[in-house]
Amino acid sequence: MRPLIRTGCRLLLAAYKPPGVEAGHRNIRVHSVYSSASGHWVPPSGHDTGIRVYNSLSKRKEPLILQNPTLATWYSCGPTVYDHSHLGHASSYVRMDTIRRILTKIFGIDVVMVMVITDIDDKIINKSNELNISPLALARVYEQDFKQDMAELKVLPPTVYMRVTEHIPQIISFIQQIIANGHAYATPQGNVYFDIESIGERYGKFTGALTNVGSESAASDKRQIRDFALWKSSKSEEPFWVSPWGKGRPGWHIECSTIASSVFGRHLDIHTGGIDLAFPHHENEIAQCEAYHQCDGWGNYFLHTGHLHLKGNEEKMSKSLKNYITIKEFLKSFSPDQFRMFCLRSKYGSAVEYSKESMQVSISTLQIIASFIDDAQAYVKGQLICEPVQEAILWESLNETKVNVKAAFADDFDTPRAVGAVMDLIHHGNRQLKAVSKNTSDMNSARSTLVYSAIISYIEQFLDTMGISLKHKQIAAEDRSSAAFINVVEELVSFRSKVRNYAINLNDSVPKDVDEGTLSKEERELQKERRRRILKERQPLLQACDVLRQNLAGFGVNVKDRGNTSTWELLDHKEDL
Ligand SMILES: Nc1ncnc2c1ncn2[C@@H]1O[C@H](COP(=O)(O)OP(=O)(O)OP(=O)(O)O)[C@@H](O)[C@H]1O
Ligand SMILES: [Zn+2]
Repeated sequence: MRPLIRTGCRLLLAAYKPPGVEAGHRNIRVHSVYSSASGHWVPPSGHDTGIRVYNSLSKRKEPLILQNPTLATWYSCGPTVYDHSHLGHASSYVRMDTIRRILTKIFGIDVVMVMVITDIDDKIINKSNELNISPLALARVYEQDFKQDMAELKVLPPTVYMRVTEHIPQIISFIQQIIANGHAYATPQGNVYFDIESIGERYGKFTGALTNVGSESAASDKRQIRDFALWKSSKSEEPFWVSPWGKGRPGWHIECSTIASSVFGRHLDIHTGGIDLAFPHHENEIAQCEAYHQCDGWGNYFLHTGHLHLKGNEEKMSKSLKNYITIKEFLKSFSPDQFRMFCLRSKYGSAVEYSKESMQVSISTLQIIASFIDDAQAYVKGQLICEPVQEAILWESLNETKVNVKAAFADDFDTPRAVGAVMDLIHHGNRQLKAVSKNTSDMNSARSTLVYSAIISYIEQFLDTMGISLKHKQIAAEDRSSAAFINVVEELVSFRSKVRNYAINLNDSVPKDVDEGTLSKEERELQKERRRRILKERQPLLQACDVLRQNLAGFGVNVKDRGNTSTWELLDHKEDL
């Protein structure tokens, strides 16, 4: 028989109290919030960051005010770990990761982030039954799998991951306090329910009104259909923990309220999750926290990511609906940077449609950026020759871009607008670089190396903030990353360059078309013969250079010829190979 999970939590029940919280203490000073009297969200007191965010609580953009000017407390709902993560999860966590990076790197706000791992729930139990393994073992496998996927996508790990099964004593204690405060009740069947009526009009922040949505079946032992479970008595064969109400396990929503309160106490700046979590999950989290802390409003800002769905399919990508692409499958064809660019191209709160075509746009965007950086670097190094550039215009464009990007980020983290501003800068920079002069004497004319270096540096910094690294991508692909491989390619490209230059110089010495009138017949024949010989000699060398270039592309090496110089880089997109 499958081993059941048990913890002896009885002893710990009375001891637990979240930091900064006097459990059961009334008249705690209200700092933020959602006033039940007015039914409106009231800005918290604190420090205005100058950023405006769309707050799902007020359903509009609000100034982001933090309790601490340089620190944001952030609770993120995490995954339910019973299967591989899919692109829907990826988009939600990458979009939130981008916001976190913007807060830290652009606005100098450190983030303390707690993320829960839901490692016990109905779906986990069902899957473990199918596979005949313990739910905990199953959860550990997929938790590790999720963390690996996030690392691949360069999502920064939270400050702490916290597992539900490691916080059962705290959860029980939290429920006891809610009962003591008069907002929950236990039934003879060993269940505990939240009493929605006890908080009156305060319920319904996300729905705007009380609804008859119940998460349990109508035939249950609840007082009201819409009351929801804090503790569920366990059926036979299910994992259970011993509690004051008998053997059972926590309901879904209580884990987040308890774990968030156990770290942040009563005050939380930011709470995030996908839009599907707004109701009932976040609604119920708030109800529980308000009931526990005896406060009016918990969690100052709720930010929700829009859903990712497949093109032509209106439903969200979901494990349950079986319309998903796993992150692992996706990464066989595309790179993490390409996915991150895909995420940047829409606002975090909007729904996003996934298709190969939309990925293609992201790939092209990255290629334009990479190619510009490549050309700008070649220009700075003196390998790319241009007409003199209009430096003042470029400086102005760079400064404007910096201002526009920051303004876009301050406006509810508007990443598509920020990317647009950077692409405009690239457009300006490219327009001047493209003016390649045929006249080699321009080589000696003044080059605007400083402004191009500054642009390169800014764009790289921007990409780095977005979690995209063109350099990183170039050495990321497993087999192509070794130092030996890089050295061999360097040698090959340098040898090819010498051969190519030799062939081109032969070309220079090809006699021009023979002027019939100036040469004797013999001289003309000699001249023609010499021309034929040189062309014949040159042809196979240039052909061999072309073949080598094509073959190297097959290994993911992109060789570019610029005049007498050849440069190379590793291709990123595996489908380019
Ligand atoms: N298609 C999607 N698009 C955007 N976010 C999603 C999508 N699917 C899940 N999420 C978000 O991912 C996070 C983790 O979700 P969770 O593990 O609970 O998955 P789930 O919603 O149960 O998945 P599924 O619906 O696939 O069973 C949540 O914040 C959820 O809102
Ligand atoms: Zn949650």
